[in-house]
Amino acid sequence: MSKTDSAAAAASTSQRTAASRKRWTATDLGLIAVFAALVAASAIVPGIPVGALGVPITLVTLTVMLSGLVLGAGRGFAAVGLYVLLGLAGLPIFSGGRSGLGILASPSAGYIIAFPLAAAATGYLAGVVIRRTVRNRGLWLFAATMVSSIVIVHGLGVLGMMVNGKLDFTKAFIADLAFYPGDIIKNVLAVVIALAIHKAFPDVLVRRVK
Ligand SMILES: O=C(O)CCCC[C@@H]1SC[C@@H]2NC(=O)N[C@@H]21
Repeated sequence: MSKTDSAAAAASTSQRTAASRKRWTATDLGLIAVFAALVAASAIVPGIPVGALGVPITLVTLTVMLSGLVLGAGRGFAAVGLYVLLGLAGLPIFSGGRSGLGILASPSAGYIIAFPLAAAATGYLAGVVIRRTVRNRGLWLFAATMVSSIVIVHGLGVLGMMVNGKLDFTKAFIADLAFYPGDIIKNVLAVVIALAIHKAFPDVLVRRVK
C-alpha cells in the first residue's frame, strides 16, 4: 500500500471512530435503559427522612454518580434524565414511591433536577480523569464525584429547600449538611464499583474516551 493509500485509510478509520463516538448504538441505548432502571431500583430502597422538611437520605446519589462514572457525560445524562422524566410522568420511582409533576413543588425538587446534571458533570470529569491519569485514578474519580455532588446536587438541593421549603439560606445549608457523610460514603462506593466495571468492560467508557 502506498503512503497516500495508508494516509487515506487512517483518515477514514479516524472519521469512522469519530462518527461512532457521536452516534449512539443499540448497546448505548441498552446501557442507558439499564442504568435508568438501576437508579429507579435504588430509589425503591426506603430512604430515611431527615429534619423538618423530611427530605430523605437515599441510595439514589450512589447510582446517579455511578451512571456518570460508567457511561460518561452524554449517556449518563440520558440515563438519569430518563429516570427523572419517567418519575415526572407518573411512574412511582421517586423516594417513598412518589411520582408526578407535583414533586417539582416539594423540598426535594432541587436535588431531583440536579441528578441528570450531576451525572453529566461526573461523566465529563471521569472522561478527563481516564484520559489524563494512570495513577491514583480512584482518588481523581472520587474528586470528580465530590465536585459534582457539592456544586450541583447540594447547590441545587439547597436552592430547592429555600424555594419550596421556605427556608432561609443558613437553615437550608444546615439541613443539607446532614446529607454529606452519607453522600461521601456513597461516592466512595460508586468509584469502587465503577473501577471494577471499567476493568471488566473497558469498551464501555475507558477505550471510548482515549
Ligand atoms: O425525593 C426524592 O426522590 C429525591 C430525594 C433527594 C435526597 C437528596 S439527594 C442528595 C442528598 N443525599 C441524600 O442521601 N439525600 C439528599
